[in-house]
Amino acid sequence: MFDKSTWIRLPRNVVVGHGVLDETVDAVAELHLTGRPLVVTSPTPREVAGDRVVEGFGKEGADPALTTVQEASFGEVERVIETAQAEEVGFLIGVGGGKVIDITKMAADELGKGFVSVPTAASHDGIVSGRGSVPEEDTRHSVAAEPPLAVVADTEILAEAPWRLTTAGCADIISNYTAVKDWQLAHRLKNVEYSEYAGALSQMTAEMLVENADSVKKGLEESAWVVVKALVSSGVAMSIAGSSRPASGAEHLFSHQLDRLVPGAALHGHQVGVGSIITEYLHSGETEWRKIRDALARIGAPTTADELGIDDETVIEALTTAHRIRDRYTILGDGVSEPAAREAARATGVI
Ligand SMILES: NC(=O)C1=CN([C@@H]2O[C@H](COP(=O)(O)OP(=O)(O)OC[C@H]3O[C@@H](n4cnc5c(N)ncnc54)[C@H](OP(=O)(O)O)[C@@H]3O)[C@@H](O)[C@H]2O)C=CC1
Ligand SMILES: O=C(CO)COP(=O)(O)O
Ligand SMILES: [Zn+2]
Repeated sequence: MFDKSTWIRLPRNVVVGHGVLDETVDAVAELHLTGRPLVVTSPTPREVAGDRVVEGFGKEGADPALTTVQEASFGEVERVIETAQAEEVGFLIGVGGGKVIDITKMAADELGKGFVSVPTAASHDGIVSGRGSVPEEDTRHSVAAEPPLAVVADTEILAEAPWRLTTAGCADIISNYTAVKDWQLAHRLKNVEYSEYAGALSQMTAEMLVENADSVKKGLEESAWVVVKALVSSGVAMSIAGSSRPASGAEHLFSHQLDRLVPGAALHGHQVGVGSIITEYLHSGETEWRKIRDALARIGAPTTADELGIDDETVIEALTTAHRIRDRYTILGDGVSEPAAREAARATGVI
């Protein structure tokens, strides 16, 4: 008997475009949520979008509550949960970068309430996924969390966010190339379940972004459009897979390890981009890694340890220990030796 079942949890409304922030109320109305909203934001996103969202709901008589988070921590997730309970809200809206979106997503998951994502930065694919990550002592990678019921991505706001956040989002997508290769490898060697649909979608998303790299330029609002579409597509691939596998392989392990060794040194997307150059080299040797490096360079993302602002020895340490991060088989296998890590990082010009 065939007794397999799967849940693919996707956003119902994805609204992308110039000025769509003011359509947040309409996008939410369509979801038939009940109760008042809790808008979760952080200082800068509040100024650029949070207050406007609160005002929009206020005009509709929805009596929104507002809370501002400062840092990515479980303490803040707890505080948002307590606020949501005290204010007796019906659903949560995260307005901000990855930190705010993930705190809101994880609080909503714990509360069993709906969650809407209003990103103010296109910095990684967590803004549309059902994966949440808040740094903890030993865990940096994402865990399953409440996926957004709707995503409202205003390209006018995203285009005005610091450019490095957008290039980080691009690099997070480009890293899908190696993530899919790692997933296929794990399928072949360890019988890990592989989804052809999710793998193909993730790979195609990276290819399309690279093909459209010329539209990704500082000061061009179209860049935000191109990147958000790719982030949505990557998020859908993760939803189909039911894990972050299509978008997270060894390059992500490397980045998570850097986050432990040198917290806050560089953006997630930038780290996984550089990681992807190295892991592509480990996968296929001489040529393919150049395509990844060139794609990153074209959009202005870092391609070297220097550009990340991380010293060479830390890169080597992260590479040789990244396999321990989680139970996820990748090209790093049961560990890359130090000479091999040094050779890969040198051959690709990362160090
Ligand atoms: N779920 C997932 O799959 C993933 C989750 N993450 C998580 O995401 C977080 C990192 O996300 P990231 O977006 O890089 O970082 P932040 O959310 O911290 O945003 C980066 C900075 O940009 C500011 N900012 C946000 N939007 C704007 C804007 N429109 N204009 C000007 N400044 C703005 C923020 O201000 P302020 O300081 O006021 O907030 C912050 O200082 C981490 O907590 C990490 O754990 C990372 C990767 C994957
Ligand atoms: O960043 C992600 C995908 O781009 C999530 O991956 P992790 O599960 O490795 O945190
Ligand atoms: Zn990522």
